[in-house]
Order: sequence, then structure tokens, then C-alpha cells
Amino acid sequence: MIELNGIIKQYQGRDGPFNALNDISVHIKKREKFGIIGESGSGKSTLLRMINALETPDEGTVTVEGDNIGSLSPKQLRKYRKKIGMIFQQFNLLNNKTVLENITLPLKLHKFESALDAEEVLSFVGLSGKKDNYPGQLSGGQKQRVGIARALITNPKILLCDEPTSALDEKTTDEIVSVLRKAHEVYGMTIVVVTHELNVIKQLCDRTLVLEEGNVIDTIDIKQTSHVLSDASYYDRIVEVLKNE
Ligand SMILES: Nc1ncnc2c1ncn2[C@@H]1O[C@H](COP(=O)(O)OP(=O)(O)OP(=O)(O)O)[C@@H](O)[C@H]1O
Repeated sequence: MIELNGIIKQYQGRDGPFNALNDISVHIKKREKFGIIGESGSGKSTLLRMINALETPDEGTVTVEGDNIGSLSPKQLRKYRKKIGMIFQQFNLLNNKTVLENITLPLKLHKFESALDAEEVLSFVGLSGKKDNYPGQLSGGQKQRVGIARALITNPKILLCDEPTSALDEKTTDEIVSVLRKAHEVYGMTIVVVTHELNVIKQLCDRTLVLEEGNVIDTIDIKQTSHVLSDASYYDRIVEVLKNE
């Protein structure tokens, strides 16, 4: 469904130009939950941003459902981007708008043919009782649930997640992973998640790319754990994770 072929991206660094992405090829299947893991600066976000055309490659192609993204007209690109939902590390909510207003904002900006009902997504992320609250009145986990609901309301075919749990503690991370897994089960989109957290990859993804300094080190099939540990005690989760490693 998403094919990145021979992607090279060069930036100017302090010591001259360098390849942030160095000949990357990845094929992500429809409905796959695909991870991109690597240390800080390895090129994860740059690669993710290629998929929604926020970055353009210096060489190589990005093809999604058969369309070469680099050759789309501005109008086609706007239409293409409507297929994609995005969630962010820092949630990117508008603090002067309520939860409901934040969630329905995409629908105010563009017309989406198969948009979901606001009450449905609010209930899906477990925030029905918070719709009139402002982001400042929410915990980090609740803010990310709003971010997820705002992405889901457009019923995207592709959900891009850029470090979705990196601002959250361990238990809240597990809860957000559960919400994402459930969203995948119910709405069946393709998920691409960038993270440096091994556990997020392990609990959420079918496969992951491992990036190091702009190079693909490996692509790994992940043996799914049967459950997410959000209901377990802090100690149980420590034991589970440490025993498995
Ligand atoms: N616009 C830019 N101009 C110059 N260099 C950039 C730019 N964007 C990213 N880089 C550099 O490219 C490399 C890859 O950055 P990228 O943000 O993709 O890495 P990352 O793996 O997502 O890191 P992090 O986890 O810290 O966000 C880094 O060395 C970064 O400093």
C-alpha cells in the first residue's frame, strides 16, 4: 500500500551536507501496523513525513495505492492528504478550544466524505464525559486520546503516529497503545508508528524497520504479545517486561 523506493534525503549539517536518509526502501502492507524504530537523529520523523509529503525526497519515490506522490498536482495532493490522519508527541491541541471543538476541527477545515460521528469517536477514546473540557484540564493521556479522536474522525486510511507515547509515563503509554490497537481492529487503517520505545513496537506492531543514521539496519517481524499490560500493576509490568527481555 505504501512503497518507499530508494529514498535519499540530504540536509545541511554543521560540517556540510549529510544524508538523513540513505537509500531507504520499505513496502508497508494495507492494514499493517508498521513501526519505525531508531535512536534520536536516525531519520525516523523524516521518513514518516515523506508519507504525507511534508518532506520531499532528493531521490527516490513514494507510492501510495499506486499513486506516485511526487507527481501529484496541488489539488490531488490535498485530496491525498485527506486519507491520512496524524498524531503527535506533543498532542498539538488548541488550548482555547474544548475537547469537542478540537476533535471536530478537521471537519471544519475540509470536507470528508466518510467522516465519523463526533460522539462515536469521543466514546471510542473514552472521553464522552470530557467533551466540554479544555486541554489544560486534561492529563497527558487524555490529551493524546483527544489527538487520536481528532485523527479518527476523518476515518483515515493511513494513521501516522510520531512518537505518540514519548511524553507519557509507562502506564499511560500502555493505555494509548490499547486505544491504537482497538482503533486498528475497529476501523482497519494502516498504521505507521515512529518511536524509540521498544515496548510500543512490541505491543503494537506487526513489523518494524530499524533505522540507524539514515540506514535500514533490519526489518523485523514481531511476535505479538497476547495482551497489553495497562490493567496490570506497575510492579507486574516491570516483571513482565524485564522477564521477556
Ligand atoms: N530541516 C532540517 N534541516 C537540517 N537537518 C535536519 C532537518 N530535519 C532533520 N534534520 C536532521 O536529520 C537527522 C534526522 O532527523 P529526524 O528528526 O528524522 O530523526 P529522528 O530519528 O526522528 O530523531 P528524534 O527521535 O530525535 O526526533 C538529524 O540529524 C536531524 O538533526
